[in-house]
Amino acid sequence: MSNSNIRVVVGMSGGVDSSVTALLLKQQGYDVIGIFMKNWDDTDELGHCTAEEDAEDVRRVCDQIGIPYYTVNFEKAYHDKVFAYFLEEYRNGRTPNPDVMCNREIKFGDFLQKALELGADYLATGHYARLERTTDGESKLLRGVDPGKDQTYFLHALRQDQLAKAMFPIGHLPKPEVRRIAEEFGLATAKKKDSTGVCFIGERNFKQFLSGYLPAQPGPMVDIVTGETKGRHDGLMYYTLGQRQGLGIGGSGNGEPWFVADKDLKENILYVVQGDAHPSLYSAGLTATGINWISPVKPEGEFACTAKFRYRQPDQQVKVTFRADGSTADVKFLQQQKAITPGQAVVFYDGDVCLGGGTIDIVQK
Ligand SMILES: Nc1ncnc2c1ncn2[C@@H]1O[C@H](COP(=O)(O)OP(=O)(O)OP(=O)(O)O)[C@@H](O)[C@H]1O
Repeated sequence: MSNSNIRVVVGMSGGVDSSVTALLLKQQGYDVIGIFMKNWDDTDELGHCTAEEDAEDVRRVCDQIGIPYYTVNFEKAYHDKVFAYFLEEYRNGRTPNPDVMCNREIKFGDFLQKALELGADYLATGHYARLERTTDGESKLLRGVDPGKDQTYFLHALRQDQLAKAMFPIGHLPKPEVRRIAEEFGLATAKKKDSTGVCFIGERNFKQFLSGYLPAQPGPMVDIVTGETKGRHDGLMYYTLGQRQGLGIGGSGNGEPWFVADKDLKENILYVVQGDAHPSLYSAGLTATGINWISPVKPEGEFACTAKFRYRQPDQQVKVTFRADGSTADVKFLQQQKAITPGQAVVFYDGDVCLGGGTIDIVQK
């Protein structure tokens, strides 16, 4: 089948990565449609809305490339499937990962469904990841070649049926090359800054944002070693394990920096510790739940692989054992790990292949 008979919907954010994604597919002769998804109303007090600017960039780029474009509104789905989970995790004192949820439930959930309704064969995004299709119809998820940009950490929760319909056309390119292509073609987004942070918070102050949704409950900040009260916290949800900044107790004790060591949700106590070498910051393993294993075949017994516990972290050696339910696993670290955070994702790798991952539920000291 020639590419012109293959319809590809490109999820376009108004950023440079998805702009180049659409351009490359068009140059390869596919029947390309660009779609911008609005999933959050971010109009501020002055009526200024970045989503409108992004939609405008999508329009300009699609006109330049010569492809049709649409806007779809998924605010309700996003609210119900991503934002509700995000708040619930914070309410439970955990640190959620909305990007993982958005990829599984929205981009490759409702949004993919919409693309299929428009007659698409594939949904392409500007994620830095690669896909390999095996002869028996399996899709393997591989790291993007740019090690500083690889986004498989956020894509690990995709199932085979979702990966079968996915395309990641820039995963084999380093980011500077993507920018170069955009500039060479004079794309309207060629010089646009990369987006940062959680999409619905953007550049806003995180604490202020969250306090608008969850009531803050101030309480004591206690030294985990001595039991001494060191200060007050303004709500457990604002703190992440291992956090150093923003504790407001610098200079006390032996002068070394203080870190968040633990949270007691029941008693509303934030435990802190001085010095980043203290054992209370380290752990030997974890239990992960809700594991998505990308390959149809799950390993039996204990097996070795590498893992990441947060996005920007080199791979760590681990040993993993699945429990009988098939979606819970015990993970042992070969080296003690710092600040493992419940709610965050643990993602497993075999070389460049992303094996899958789950949610960190219990940390074993
Ligand atoms: N609002 C949106 N509408 C449609 N697709 C989107 C939207 N936001 C993100 N995507 C898709 O998901 C991909 C990854 O999203 P992410 O937020 O990580 O963007 P990014 O890496 O900054 O890429 P870009 O430069 O395209 O914004 C994007 O490249 C795009 O294909």
